[in-house]
Order: sequence, then structure tokens, then C-alpha cells
Amino acid sequence: MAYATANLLHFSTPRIQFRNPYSSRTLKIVNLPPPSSSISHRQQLKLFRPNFTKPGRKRFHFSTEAYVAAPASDSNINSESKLEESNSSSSDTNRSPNVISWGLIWSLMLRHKLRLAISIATLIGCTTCTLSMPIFSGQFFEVLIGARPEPLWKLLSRIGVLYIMEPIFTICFVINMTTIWENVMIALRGRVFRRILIQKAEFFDRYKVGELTGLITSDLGSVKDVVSENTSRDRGFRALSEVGGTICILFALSPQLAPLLGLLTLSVSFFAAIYKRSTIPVFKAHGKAQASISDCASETFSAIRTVRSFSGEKRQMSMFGSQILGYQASGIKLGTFKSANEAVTRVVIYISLLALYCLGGSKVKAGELSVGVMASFIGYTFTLTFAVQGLVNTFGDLRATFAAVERINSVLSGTEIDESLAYGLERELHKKEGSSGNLELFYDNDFTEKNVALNEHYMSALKSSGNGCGVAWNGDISLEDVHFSYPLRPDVEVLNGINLTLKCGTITALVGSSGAGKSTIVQLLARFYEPTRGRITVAGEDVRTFNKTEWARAVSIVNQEPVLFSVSVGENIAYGLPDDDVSKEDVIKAAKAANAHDFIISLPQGYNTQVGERGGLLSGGQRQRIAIARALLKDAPILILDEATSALDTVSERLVQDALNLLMKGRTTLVIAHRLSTVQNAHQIALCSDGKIAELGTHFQLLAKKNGLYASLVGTQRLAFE
Ligand SMILES: Nc1ncnc2c1ncn2[C@@H]1O[C@H](COP(=O)(O)OP(=O)(O)OP(=O)(O)O)[C@@H](O)[C@H]1O
Repeated sequence: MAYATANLLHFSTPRIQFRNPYSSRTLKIVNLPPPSSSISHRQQLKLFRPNFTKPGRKRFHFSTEAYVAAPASDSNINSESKLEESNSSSSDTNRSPNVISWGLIWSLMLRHKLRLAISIATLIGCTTCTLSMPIFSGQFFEVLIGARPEPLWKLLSRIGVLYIMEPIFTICFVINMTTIWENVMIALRGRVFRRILIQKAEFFDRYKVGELTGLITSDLGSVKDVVSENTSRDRGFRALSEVGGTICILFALSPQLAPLLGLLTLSVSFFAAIYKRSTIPVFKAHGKAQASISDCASETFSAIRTVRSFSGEKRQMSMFGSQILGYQASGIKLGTFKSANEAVTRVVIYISLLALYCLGGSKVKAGELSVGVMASFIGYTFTLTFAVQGLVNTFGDLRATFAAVERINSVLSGTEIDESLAYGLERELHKKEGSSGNLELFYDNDFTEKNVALNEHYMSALKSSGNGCGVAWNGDISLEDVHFSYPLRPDVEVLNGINLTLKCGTITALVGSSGAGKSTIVQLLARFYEPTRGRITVAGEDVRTFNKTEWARAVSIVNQEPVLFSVSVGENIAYGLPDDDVSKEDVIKAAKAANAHDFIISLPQGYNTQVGERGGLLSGGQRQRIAIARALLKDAPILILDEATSALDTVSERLVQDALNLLMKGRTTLVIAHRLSTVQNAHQIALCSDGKIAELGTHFQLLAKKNGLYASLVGTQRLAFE
């Protein structure tokens, strides 16, 4: 683990302004003072921590990078704060730009100029072959009736060449278009995933997991389909070029008959346009109904034990039933619209064909038109018929794609990006440049190319305030007059003026009744949210001067329900350092320190045993110890234990408590516990009530307070125990 020591930090303190390329908001960083330069305390503390080396061996390395989502908020920061946010713009201008735009898609396509050129050339080639066929059909009839003095074999050999060239051009066109589009899609998927990752925490409060995964799977899926389903004959660009080419040829062959077919095309387009307008809401409703099905299913399966324990299967079935009925209804509505359009298109085309037979036939009879041209006309009518129908289908696909892009943009542009996380991540990605091909998919080229100067400006401002981890090893953490309301409930002030100092290397316990705001304080310390007023400092530095990826390294959280990934035990422990190649020895060392090694080696595949979804194949105590091993490996200076042992039985609790005692050594620790017996030995106990720290002191100091809240809580718990 690399640490930047505080005395190596360089501090430039001018007032700096920068613009966030994702929003029009202007941010200012002002007067950044230097943090403490001492490193001696941290060096002492290192003696108590397991020494995890960082060898190059690649044992438990995640191929996909994952990041702690630690979003910021649009906080109003008090006048003493070093970081000011000047948000002069209206709320509308704070919206982040569309994640997918047609300009972006075009620029992504332009990265494949050669393939594009080949696609255009082969499209012209296959369209020319297709459009030449009716002319040759006409000539064929003229040769047969002797109206054309040309040997039949010569004509047939030219037709043969057309028949060979057309599939060759088609193959080249389809292969190149598919390759280009797959490349565009991978870039879009990377951008959408990245944009979701860097949203603020309230975004994840607002949207359900199913809705977000739906953006990446079904919505981006229909963007993909618009090309992959439209490269065949009579669809997409081929249909478009055939319609255009056919109309030109018809006018060249017979200016009298051509307007009839023009009318036909116009009629079809008119009906297609009406169809397009009327079905946009139907498409949207269908997409929404699909998302709620997957939402309902994933919620049911992820809470299967709760469902079972309440015999909730019938209720879940009824909920799922109503979702699929809704989906079925919208699907039928959609199908009705589609079929009505098909029928209308066909009727319009048949009427036009009939008119052509009558008019063209009479002209041939009157000697104004040759049989060959009439035969060609009939051929072109069919070409046009299929091409126009194909175009209508393509319009349908395009409409679904527009709806999908609109849905993606409306979800991802309506909210604000967590700037601090976004910049930190950008920096990390570029540090990792070259080390992993996968990460290149997530580079934001707009960001790096157009905004590189501003971006660097911002980053240098952040860098000047130092390394969050290094500073946190040496300094106290202070919450100074912290006020906070959750963004989704701005009217309810959960914290109103919290003042609390967590002394470096000591244990602070946070107790209080349910709903008092304890977990909210944890969320602020982890910077999942930022205070709406007041500030949190480390060694006197406002934590907002560290980018969030940096800050995430400084804080470890072990809570009651640790989340494990559905990979092996070893990989879960190695996730403590997700960006590093962690050796198996280090993983084992961490597991031993967390009292987890013995149970891990008794598992069927030891460290390679899969833990199941969210660690469901392990017991609560085992999951807890793996989480502790992961935190030990992370080796962060700030440790938060949020009811870490409350769900365990006595034996597990002892094992976990021993591991926690080791983990807490030398770290600035905040322990939240309802069972007051577990926090008696803390260096200080803070009692949180109504969003404030009502009492602060050691266990005995607080007990000694007459009519004290802590003393009465202890009394109540003792009574409950007796
Ligand atoms: N994401 C959220 N959005 C809106 N309100 C929230 C959110 N999370 C918590 N709250 C509200 O904030 C208040 C404080 O909650 P918090 O979880 O901090 O309490 P707590 O002291 O940790 O309670 P407990 O001991 O029961 O865990 C509660 O009224 C809760 O309803």
C-alpha cells in the first residue's frame, strides 16, 4: 500500500476556480492551509498493524474494477469552509449533459473511417446490383420476344455476375457495419456504466437497481438492435438507398408513370409517420413494464428468505402476476399498432400496384411504353414495396432506440454527478493507463481531450491538499457544527449541529436511540453524502479537499450486514485492495488476523470456495470475519464499526470481537452499538439525540451524570437484561 507522507505534500494556496465539465456549476477552492506535517504517530501505529506486503504475484486480482460509491452533494458550505461552491446557475443548468448524443455516436463511428468507407462502398455496390436486376429482367423479356437484338447468353452472363457480386457486397457491408456498431456499443456501455457509478448517493436512493440495470441491458440492447437488425436487405440503409435509387430510375424510365409510385411512397411514409407519433408512448410503457418485471423478480429473489419466513410466496406471485399482466397488455397494444401499420402499408401498396397495372398496361397497349420497361416497372414496384416496408420497420426500430436513448438520458442527466468522485476516478483511470485494457473502455474522451486543462487545474488543487490517507493517520477527525438533511427529504434535518472530535488512534463510541442519526454520521464520515452545513475535518483539513477515491482509501466500514461479492472467499478478502494484485500470502495473513483462517480452510475449496450471492453460503459470523479480514488488508486509518457484532451469537461474537480488537489497534475508530456493554471500554462515548451530541465522556463520567440520558439508557438495558 502506498502512502504519501504528510510532510511531502506541497501546498499552493491561491484562490482557484474551476468548471466542472459535466455541469455548468463553478466551484471554488480557496485558501488551502497545510496539514500537520508530522508522520511519527503513524510510524508508531504501523507497529500494531499487520504488515501486508505488495508483491507482484497475481492471485486474487479482480478483472473488473469496482469503486466505493462515495458521492458528494450540492452542499451549502459555511463561510469558514475552505471549499466553496458557487452555484449561481439555475437548477436547470446543473443538469449533467446527455450521456448519449447523436454527435457522440457519430464521433465514435468516425473512429472507424476505413470500415465506414468500405461499408459505404459495399452499400453502393449491393444497392446497384439490386437496382440493376429489374432492368435486366425487362431486357430478358425483350430478348425473349425478339424486341432486343442481343444474344441470350450474353445477357444471362451479365445477370450471373450481378448474382455473384450482390452477396459478396452484402457480406462485406454487414460485417463492417456490425463491427463498427459493436465498437460503438462497447463505448456507450462503458460510458453509461461509468456515469451511473459516479452519481451522487441520492441517485441510488431514488432509482431501483432493476431500473438501473434495465438501462444497461434492455435500453442499450435496443440501441444495439437498431443497426444489428437493420443491416439485412430491405432494412435500414439498404432500404433507404433502394427507395431513393428506385424512384430516380423510375423517373428516368418513364416520367409519366413515376409520379404514381412517388405517390405510393408518400402515402406509406404518411401512414408510417402517424404510426410513429402514436406509438412512442406505447413503446415507453412497454419498456417500463419490462423494467418493473425484472425489478419485482430481483427484489423477490434477493429477499427470498424474508418471503419464505412470512409465507409471502402468494403475495409475490400476485405482484409478479400483475406486472406480467401489465407487460402483456402493453405488448398486445404494441402488437396491435404494429399489425395495423403493416395492414395499412400493404393496402396502400396493393392499391398503388393495381393503379400501375391499369395505367402501365394501357400505355403498353397504346405503344407508348415498351414491354421491357413495363416489366422493369413491375420489378421496381416490388423492390419499392419491400424497401418501403423495410424502412417503416426501421423507423419502428429507430423509434424504440430514440425512446431508449431518451430514457437513459432522462435518468442520467436529471441528476448531478459527484464531481469529487468523478475527478478522483478520472485520475485513477489515467494512473492505471496501460495496465489494464478493460479500463480503456471507461475513458471519457470528452473529459480528457476537451477539458484536460480545467481538469488538471482541479486535480492540482486537490493534490495540493495532500493524501487523505496519510493525513488521516496523524490527525483527529472533527465534525464541526454539522447539519444534514437527506437530499430526498430536504425538509427534515437529521443532524442539526453535531460537534464531535474523534481523537487520532482512539475509540469513540456513538450511542443513542434508534433514528437519532448515528448511521447518518457514518455516511457523512464515509462521504456518501456531504454536510448541508458545517464541515468535517481531518487534521484541520476539510475532507472535501480530498477527492473521494482518495478518501475512500482512508475509511474502512464494517457493519452488521457486510456485503460480500459472489466470488471466492480469497477474492472477497483481496477486495480490500481492489486496484492491487494481492498475493495469497497477504490474504491468508489477513484471514488469520481476523480469526477466519481456520473456518476458511475447512470449507470445501478453502480460499477458492465461492461464497454465493451476497455471501449467502456463509454464516453471519463467517461473513463478518471475512469483512474484517478485508478491512485489515485495506489498512485504512479510520475505522467505522456500525453494529458490527450485534447479530452474532456469543461464540461468534467473541471470535469477531478478538478480530475487531486487532483491527481497531492504532486506528481512529468510531463504534456504533445499541448494546452499551460493548462500548464501555471506548476512550469516549458520545450520546446522539435529536441530531445533536447530547452527552460526551467516558462510560464512568456519563454514568455519574445525574438524570443523564446515557445513565438512563444503561439503566433501561440493565433492567431489560434482568
Ligand atoms: N437515505 C435516506 N433518505 C432519507 N432519510 C433517511 C435516509 N436514511 C436514513 N434516513 C432518516 O434519517 C434519520 C436518522 O437515521 P439513522 O439511520 O442515521 O438513525 P440511527 O441512529 O442510525 O438509527 P438506528 O440505530 O436505528 O440504526 C431517520 O429518521 C431515518 O428515517
